[in-house]
Amino acid sequence: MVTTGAASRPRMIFNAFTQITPSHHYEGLWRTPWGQASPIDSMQTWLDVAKTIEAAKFDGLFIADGLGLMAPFGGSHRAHAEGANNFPNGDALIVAAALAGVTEHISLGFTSSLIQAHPFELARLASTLDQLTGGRVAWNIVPSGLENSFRNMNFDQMPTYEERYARADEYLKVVFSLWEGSWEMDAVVRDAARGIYADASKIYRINHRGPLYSVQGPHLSAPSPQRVPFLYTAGMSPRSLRLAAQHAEALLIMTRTPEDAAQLVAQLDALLPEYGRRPGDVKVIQLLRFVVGSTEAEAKRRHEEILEYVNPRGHVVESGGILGMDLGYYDLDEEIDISHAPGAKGIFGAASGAEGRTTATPRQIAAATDIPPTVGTPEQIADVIERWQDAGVSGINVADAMFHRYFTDFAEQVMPELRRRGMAQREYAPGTFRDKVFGEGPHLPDRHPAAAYRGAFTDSIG
Ligand SMILES: Cc1cc2nc3c(=O)[nH]c(=O)nc-3n(C[C@H](O)[C@H](O)[C@H](O)COP(=O)(O)O)c2cc1C
Repeated sequence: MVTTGAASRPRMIFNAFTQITPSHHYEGLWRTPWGQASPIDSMQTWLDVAKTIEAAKFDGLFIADGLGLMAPFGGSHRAHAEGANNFPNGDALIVAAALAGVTEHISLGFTSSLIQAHPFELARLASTLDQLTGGRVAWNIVPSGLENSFRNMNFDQMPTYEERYARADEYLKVVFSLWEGSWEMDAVVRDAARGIYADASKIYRINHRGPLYSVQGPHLSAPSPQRVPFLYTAGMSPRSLRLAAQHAEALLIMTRTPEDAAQLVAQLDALLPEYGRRPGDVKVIQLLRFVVGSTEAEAKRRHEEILEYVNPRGHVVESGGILGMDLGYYDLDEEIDISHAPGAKGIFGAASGAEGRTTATPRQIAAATDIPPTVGTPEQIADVIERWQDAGVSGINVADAMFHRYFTDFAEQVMPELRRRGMAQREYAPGTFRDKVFGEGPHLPDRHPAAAYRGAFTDSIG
């Protein structure tokens, strides 16, 4: 067992990764005693989670979100309702906002998809929360890949994969214009003696007219501490790596091995200069699950205890949902054509080492989306995290896949060991989340494409 000396390793980012749903990733978790005691629709649950992770010096809470049911299973959504797997699903931004006042340091990350809020509205929501939190907001830009999400949001059907990603161009142009271009940094004067709150000559309409959106502006929020929320994207396909290389500050991934992650990090770093950015400008954060025990035997026992509640069907349901295919009609080992699956591609791309794969069995599909938990002592878990760090991963999303009780275990048992090795922070650095992660100030650097909108507008409001 490796037990390195104190503070010998670079520090990593640790987020608690969750979703406002009773069984996140594993069907049946809502039935566990701790799932029963901490229902996801109770404010107390989220207050407890926030308190626990901030006391342990996690970097942030990240809340995933979706806008629809996953693909049916066996022709219906009965399995989704019974297992409460990603359904029901509450709004991530509301919970992030609710925790703003009871936290001081952690970043509050939320997913909002490109078909969710109108970009004018998303810009104002994020700016308001960034103001209230002193610059701790992070936004996960996702295209959405669920048929039902699109049918819930005015579409007759889900657009093609490429069309879904292409929506990012105009959406981000609008929000970046509002955040970076609509108000000059010193537009807010707050001069009580002269009776001038803001200088109208430094506030601009953006007059955006595009195929999807028309936004006159100005941005209704004054510049917030970060101006632009910290930007996450998520995914592992070549297309999602391009989205990350162009816009993200951190990419959320779910690869199966450190070797797969190292490949993605290298591909991402190679793409960044194409967008005028530098290798390292996008941190890569790997999702992992953990079951901790003070001894290996205890950890294994706890894992077995959990597995008693987990319905293995749930993983086939969920992975079919991600792929956009109903896997309920096939035997587990039946080879099926996945070449036209309308949903995610990344799980069968670089992540699985099977790029271009056209067939798979439901069992293989389920395995490709499942990251088996690391089960062990705090030292064993820290050793595993070291391997991910050595692969070039900058942070870990500690998944709640074993429900929130495992945030407490990780916070109390694993974080001290990580701190001892220098991998987790001892104190929170001052400043915004962006300051904490990059240490280069609260705003996006000039080489980020959003910076191009600074000073880009001239139609002032006064
Ligand atoms: C760690 C991780 C977190 C994600 N979180 C969300 C989310 O909260 N909401 C969502 O709609 N999609 C989420 N996604 C899905 C991605 O945004 C993307 O749609 C998916 O990976 C399929 O795209 P790809 O095949 O191009 O990689 C997540 C993906 C990963 C790997």
